[in-house]
Amino acid sequence: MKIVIDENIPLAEDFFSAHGEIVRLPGRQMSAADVADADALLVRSVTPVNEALLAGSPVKFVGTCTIGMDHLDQRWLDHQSIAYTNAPGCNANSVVEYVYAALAHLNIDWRDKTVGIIGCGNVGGALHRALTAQGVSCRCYDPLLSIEQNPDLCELEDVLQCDIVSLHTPLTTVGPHPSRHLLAKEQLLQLAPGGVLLNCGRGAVIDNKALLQVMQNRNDLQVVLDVWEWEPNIDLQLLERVVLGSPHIAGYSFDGKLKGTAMIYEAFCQQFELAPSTRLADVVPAVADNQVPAPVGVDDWQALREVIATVYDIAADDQRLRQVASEAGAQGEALSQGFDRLRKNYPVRREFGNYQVTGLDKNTPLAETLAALGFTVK
Ligand SMILES: NC(=O)c1ccc[n+]([C@@H]2O[C@H](COP(=O)([O-])OP(=O)(O)OC[C@H]3O[C@@H](n4cnc5c(N)ncnc54)[C@H](O)[C@@H]3O)[C@@H](O)[C@H]2O)c1
Ligand SMILES: O=C(O)[C@H](O)[C@H](O)COP(=O)(O)O
Repeated sequence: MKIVIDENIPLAEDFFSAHGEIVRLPGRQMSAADVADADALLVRSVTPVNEALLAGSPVKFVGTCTIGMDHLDQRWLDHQSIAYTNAPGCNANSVVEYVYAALAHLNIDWRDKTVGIIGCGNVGGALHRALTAQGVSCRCYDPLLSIEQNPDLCELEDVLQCDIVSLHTPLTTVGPHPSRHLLAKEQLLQLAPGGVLLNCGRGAVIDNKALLQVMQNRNDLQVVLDVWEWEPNIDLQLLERVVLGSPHIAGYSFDGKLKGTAMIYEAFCQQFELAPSTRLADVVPAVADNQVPAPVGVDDWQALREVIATVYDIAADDQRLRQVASEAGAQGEALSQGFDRLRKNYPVRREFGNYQVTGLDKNTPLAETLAALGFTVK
């Protein structure tokens, strides 16, 4: 069996090499010729999987090691009876940690704010549960959920009024609730004075042109963008205006990426009726230096910020993107390549659950907040 695999899917050899010949390729450049004799195709979000790529190929299984599926032409794949799957929830926790890291870096204590969550599935739902567990008041917008599933459901207009609004919808263009440009100029103008807006879903869920226009007239807004319309050729004027910008890496914790590989491996084995030869637990490395001493001599909020920054330096993500943008100088090939290079060479980032915060009494409010964020407190 021949398995074509995106070069940025970590540890694919550990999982798949027992079952066939592996060919690694850059995702953005995969062509019909590359898959002309492949049985399985494993991609990330940057490969459009459609008739142009697969027509006439023997590919029987497509796995995307991502949550998002907007790059798969599902209607065509269904019509061709080609099996496909994503990795639901694999990096949901990574995205939630990105949100905490962004807010902590911006010195915005979410615990005394109202948080609006748009899209409450794996990612938004996890954020909602974690915030609710901390006593944070949340309003959610998700027209595909019922009030029984989520008691904090509200109208979009009410969610936009929150102090913090975090977007976690897939990108859809059809169906009763298409999310493309869900936040257009009209909605962006409704954001609360001094509001914070984060997008960790897909870039085009916010109309990026309208966002730039609104931000040019509203200095009070603080916008955090991990995802951008027209990636990887992002709008540099928008990057200049956002308080934090990153190259679509919210879900890039090492743990989340490995979970994605492992989930697709399971689906691949089921599809081809193979006995799995590798388990996630066999390949996940332990964190060598996992003890984080609790900061002393600072208040709880400052201590929380310092612990988060110790394990995830989100400011470095922002600085690297701005550096690439300044080197690229203008929109175009250099910028796109720089954006992709940051993603390809993303440093290993381990999730909070791998770390133990030491020197704290478990019953203190700080310890409880750290535990709610996933840290172990010793
Ligand atoms: N930035 C990143 O690195 C990163 C990482 C993971 C996922 N994502 C993106 O986040 C998206 C959400 O991930 P998930 O795991 O929570 O997906 P999910 O499918 O579990 O949940 C998505 C939720 O959005 C809701 N929704 C759909 N259309 C909506 C609309 N028009 N308005 C409001 N809500 C709507 C759905 O009902 C669902 O509850 C993914 O599709 C992916 O595009 C980005
Ligand atoms: O949908 C997802 O899971 C995320 O957006 C994921 O992090 C995308 O990463 P990529 O496939 O572009 O490397």
